[in-house]
Amino acid sequence: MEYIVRTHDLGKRFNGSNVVSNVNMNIKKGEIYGLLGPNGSGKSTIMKMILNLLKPSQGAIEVFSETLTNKSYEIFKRMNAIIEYPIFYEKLTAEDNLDMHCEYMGYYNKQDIKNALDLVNLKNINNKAVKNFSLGMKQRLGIARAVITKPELLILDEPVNGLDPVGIIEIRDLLEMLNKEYGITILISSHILAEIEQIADTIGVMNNGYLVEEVSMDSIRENNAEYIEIETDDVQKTVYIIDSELNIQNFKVLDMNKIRIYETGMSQNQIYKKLMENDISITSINTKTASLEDYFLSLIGGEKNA
Ligand SMILES: Nc1ncnc2c1ncn2[C@@H]1O[C@H](COP(=O)(O)OP(=O)(O)OP(=O)(O)O)[C@@H](O)[C@H]1O
Repeated sequence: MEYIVRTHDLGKRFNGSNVVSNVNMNIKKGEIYGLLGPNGSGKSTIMKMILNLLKPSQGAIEVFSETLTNKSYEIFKRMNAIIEYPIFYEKLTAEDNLDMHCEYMGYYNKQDIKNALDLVNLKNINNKAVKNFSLGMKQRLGIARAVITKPELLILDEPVNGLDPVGIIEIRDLLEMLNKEYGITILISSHILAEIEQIADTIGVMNNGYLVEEVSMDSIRENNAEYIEIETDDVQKTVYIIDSELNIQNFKVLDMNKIRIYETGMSQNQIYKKLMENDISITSINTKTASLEDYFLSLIGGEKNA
């Protein structure tokens, strides 16, 4: 497995208090990694340490398989970021802003500016000053600026904060496109689960400075699948019917009275009918979902919004 970022017991203290503690984070090449956690849980601080904007108090960070130091210039060139809101020269146009950025970065190619604007779908903005842009347009321009130097790793701190639902979907689509078509690995943070769950391949959950979970979305979906729960007086006979009559193997006997059936492709009603035909006395039968929200709330101790 190739990793773009790995942190090793990463920690940060401000004025004697730990805001990031013992974080071991693993971002794989080519994935979208969602860092989820309530405000103040340490997400921005981790991102700033990866970007060398803050010095770790403890531990180490490996990027592109090299340990970061202040002198890792070659590594810093391979990543880019938007931390907090992107700042622009408000009176200038989008193109002029990108122009100045390229000059500043010593990276200059007129065509790249046009490509970057096309890439984020900023069109018909010819002579518009940035001050007249909507928040969504500014975010797009920020992303254009971040990708113009063709980074392999893009770090985005709460990129959809303050956007309306349409703006959120647009940015999500844009990030997915950058990830899939250009192979850019993306680290994105949010305090809202819904903003992350649809886009991330892996989720890291922060709480009080600790990374309390790092898990692939696929395995979360598996573990949070729908199931049908049956309560009965005769578990043994029910199991027999489920197995031999309904041909369902994916079930679990929870206790003397309860069975859970997972992913059957069969409706609750079909199962119910079959059990009734076989004279099984059923106390209850229900379809349940262990919700993702509940799962995350359990990780972070019940706070709302992630
Ligand atoms: N420069 C600093 N000096 C002192 N404390 C700081 C500094 N930067 C951050 N903190 C504190 O560190 C903690 C973590 O902040 P951080 O910004 O990393 O959290 P976050 O998860 O990104 O939340 P948010 O979404 O609110 O930015 C907070 O309690 C914050 O007040």
